[in-house]
Amino acid sequence: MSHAPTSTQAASYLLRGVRPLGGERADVLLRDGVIARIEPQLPEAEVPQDAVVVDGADRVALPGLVDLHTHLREPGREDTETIESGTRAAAVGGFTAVHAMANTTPVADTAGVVEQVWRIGRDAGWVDVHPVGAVSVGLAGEQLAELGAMAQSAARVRVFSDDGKCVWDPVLMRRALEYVKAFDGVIAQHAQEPRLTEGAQMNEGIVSAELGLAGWPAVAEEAIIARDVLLAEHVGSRLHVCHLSTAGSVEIIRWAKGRGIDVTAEVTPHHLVLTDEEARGYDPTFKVNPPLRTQADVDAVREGLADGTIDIVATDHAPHAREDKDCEWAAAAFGMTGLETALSVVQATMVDTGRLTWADVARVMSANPARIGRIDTGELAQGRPFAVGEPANVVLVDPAARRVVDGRAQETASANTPFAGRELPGRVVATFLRGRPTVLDGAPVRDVATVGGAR
Ligand SMILES: NC(=O)N[C@@H](CC(=O)O)C(=O)O
Ligand SMILES: [Zn+2]
Ligand SMILES: [Zn+2]
Repeated sequence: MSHAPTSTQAASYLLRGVRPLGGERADVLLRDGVIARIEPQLPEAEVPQDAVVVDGADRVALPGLVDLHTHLREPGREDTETIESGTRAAAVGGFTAVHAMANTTPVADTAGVVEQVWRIGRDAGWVDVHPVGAVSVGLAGEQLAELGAMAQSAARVRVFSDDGKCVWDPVLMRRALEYVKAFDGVIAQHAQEPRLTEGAQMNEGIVSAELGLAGWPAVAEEAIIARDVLLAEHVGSRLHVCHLSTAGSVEIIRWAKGRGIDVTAEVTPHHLVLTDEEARGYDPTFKVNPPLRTQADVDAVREGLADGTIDIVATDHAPHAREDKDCEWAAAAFGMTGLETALSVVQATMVDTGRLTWADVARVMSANPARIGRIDTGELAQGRPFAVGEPANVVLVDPAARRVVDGRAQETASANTPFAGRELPGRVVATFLRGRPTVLDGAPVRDVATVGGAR
């Protein structure tokens, strides 16, 4: 379905003097949904009459960000997030596509549910929603879900995950890896050995011992990753490791890649900056799965992201109801929100510290996740986003801006951000989805759904 642009929608936008990928200044013209011109300076006579000029001075232009790991909570927990509110938060965070995890109620384990999620996302119009399909029926870890039917559905599912739960049974994992080869799918594993983490509340270490909270040892993550890279090699299939959080996990991925195994890995923004020291305040905002680890782990995941061992940053945006977070630590839910702070955290930890360039950020937050999710076969997925003729999925960032995060002022329907009250660098100024602004002046463009969600 596509809507014709209405009179309220400009046909073209001229981003004047922006820095594509942080490079040299250029004028970028978005027209008819694609990047129409890229010139050092577009002559005035060649600027279309109807073009809206966006002052881009000192703004970095990046390809629209792609999140491979988002929890949108619809269907089932619309009190904490809807597809509409979650994708609006994503647009404000600079995203033009998100992968919606399958741990909803009902679980996204059938063609019917993934098509419903895909359709609601399309109608909301903020970003492209790519549903993730469950690996097992009901995330129960027993019976393989109808992976083929989900792949062939209108949602064209390519990423499958029981996220929230680990595909623990090695036989089921092997079968899933074998099955998705037929349609170039990938299994995204939540690596958590269940027996080693029974009752676990936080990272196992000095802090957990001092606080008297049950520990989640690094080996519980690493043992599953080690097993799964070997399974992926044996089967000759694609494995993606969700929210990798320990130094040992980085080492295993490095070893596996050196051996030629087809594995990719993600790290979340929160694991790039926060440590288990945060648990000392007993504030369940900092309770997350996998848990916040030690400074040595934070250093290792930063290094792994910088040297390409870790392929992508994914938010693991996990909104929760107030009653599930405003309680004692042991009773609280695992998870924190992240869509609206992800790019700022990456800037703070990786760009401002000299570990990544903006072109690298485009790679780890757009091109690589798009490639892993098989959502684009064009230039974008190859990391050359600013070619004429490419879909105009563009985000403008003001890297010099600073802001104090206000948990209540975000677009997400939940307030469990770990960065509330903290100052972060960078601000998303505008986001364009196929040439149509979803965010301007840092605010969502409210009539976005009615001015045309062409796709
Ligand atoms: N990350 C979390 O702590 N929680 C996620 C599940 C998950 O990603 O494992 C959730 O759905 O709340
Ligand atoms: Zn998970
Ligand atoms: Zn998750």
